[in-house]
Amino acid sequence: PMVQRLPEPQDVVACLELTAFDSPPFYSTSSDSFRNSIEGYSAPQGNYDPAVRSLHNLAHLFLNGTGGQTHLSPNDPIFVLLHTFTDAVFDEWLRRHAPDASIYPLENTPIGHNREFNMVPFWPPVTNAEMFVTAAENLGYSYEAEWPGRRHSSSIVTVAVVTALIVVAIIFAASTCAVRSRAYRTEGRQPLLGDQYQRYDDHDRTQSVV
Ligand SMILES: O=C1C=c2cc(C(=O)O)[nH]c2=CC1=O
Repeated sequence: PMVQRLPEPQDVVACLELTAFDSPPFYSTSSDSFRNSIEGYSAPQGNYDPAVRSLHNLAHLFLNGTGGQTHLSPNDPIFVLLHTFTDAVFDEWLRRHAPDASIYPLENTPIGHNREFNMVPFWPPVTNAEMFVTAAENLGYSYEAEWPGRRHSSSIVTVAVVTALIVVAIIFAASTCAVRSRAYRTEGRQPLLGDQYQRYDDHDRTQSVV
């Protein structure tokens, strides 16, 4: 492999959280662009860094050989799996963030990529906008995928546990105070001398209730 690691589930989680489909210059140098992150020229979180390869690109680099060279990679059978999965991530992103094609850039994209331009080399002609749609409702296929949830960092878990302990301590202290004050009020209403009282017998040094 040209690289020693593959994309992680958390990388998919991160790119699915990006809200913008693309950003100027609509190129491999774009930041905060879902399109550039899933393609793998920017970090899954969206920041562009020329040293970064992620998601789709990182998988190609890991394949190396036939699967690692742009003009040959469709000859590697794994190409279909990689690109189908990439399309499944795109479909999930469309579901979450794109009610329609109005967020797809209308102009100033690289040649052929404006919203209403035809996608080359497909025939009959089909525009980018026509393919910027969810698969199940518009294209006649759907994906069965379980998307990983966001992993909570250990500091968030620590804060949650400490907060829960503090809440339990406050509830315990409040209920103890309530019980005590109730007992105090009940005791305070008792007569000093009732019809029963304790008698101490000096003679045989015993105590009895009378
Ligand atoms: O076949 C491909 C090979 C690629 C290598 C990179 C890279 O980021 O260096 N990207 C690729 C895309 C391909 O489709």
